[in-house]
Amino acid sequence: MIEFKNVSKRYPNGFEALKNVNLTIDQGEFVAIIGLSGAGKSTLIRTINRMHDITGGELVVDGTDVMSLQGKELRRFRRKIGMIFQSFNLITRTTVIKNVLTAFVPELPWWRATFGIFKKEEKIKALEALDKVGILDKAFVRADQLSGGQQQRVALARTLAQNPQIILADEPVASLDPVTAKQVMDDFLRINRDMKITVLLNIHHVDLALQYATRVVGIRAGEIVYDGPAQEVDQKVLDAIYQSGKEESA
Ligand SMILES: Nc1ncnc2c1ncn2[C@@H]1O[C@H](COP(=O)(O)OP(=O)(O)OP(=O)(O)O)[C@@H](O)[C@H]1O
Repeated sequence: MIEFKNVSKRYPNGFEALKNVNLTIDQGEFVAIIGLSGAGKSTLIRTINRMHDITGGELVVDGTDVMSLQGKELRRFRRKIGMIFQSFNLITRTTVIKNVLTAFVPELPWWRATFGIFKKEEKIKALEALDKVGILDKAFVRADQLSGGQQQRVALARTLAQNPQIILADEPVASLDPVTAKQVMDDFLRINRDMKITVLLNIHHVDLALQYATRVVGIRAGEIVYDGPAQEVDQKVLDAIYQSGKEESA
């Protein structure tokens, strides 16, 4: 369970990107966060794995006060949370399987990490993860020879190999064409349903958010202005989230 309790986030330049956010997400939910550019969507999801530190309130994940974590504990905590980016973040000049195997690097002794020596079980887990996203046949292809959609699937497989409880995705389909975007959203949905992994994603495509997520969180200028079922998002809700368009910027 992810719990935001009166959370605020003020960047070092003084800009308040999150204001008094209260939000509880249960294990296994599929939540889409929507809002204008600059509304605070990335900031919100990046506080969960401490890519950004909150500056007020409390953020609790599975009973752990996230801000209390340090060093080894923080690294162990981050292992439970997968992160997917718009730009895939792959090592493009190497094979797909090697990209997925990097998921194990934080747990390896230095000499195995340095020389890229992986055990049979790790290789099997990596191949299983590729199978889950339907690109097992690409395991030994160089990542830069894949399409954008396939590259995003490799990123998803790398995250799955980590065995996460939560996947955070920051605009995962923003650079994909509409057909490929749907295929990647289908992967997220399948992973969410089959593996009960919580999926929390930021997305600019409202139609995809409403089609795939069960719950939608609308954020505007750092505040939650809608939190409810996707089916109940109507024009009035969308106006509250998006209308009279200009967000404050830092
Ligand atoms: N490091 C930073 N320092 C200062 N202000 C920042 C920083 N990062 C983000 N901001 C500001 O915080 C606000 C929220 O940014 P954020 O990236 O969370 O928005 P977003 O809703 O994800 O936008 P987009 O859809 O364009 O990615 C913006 O006004 C942004 O300019």
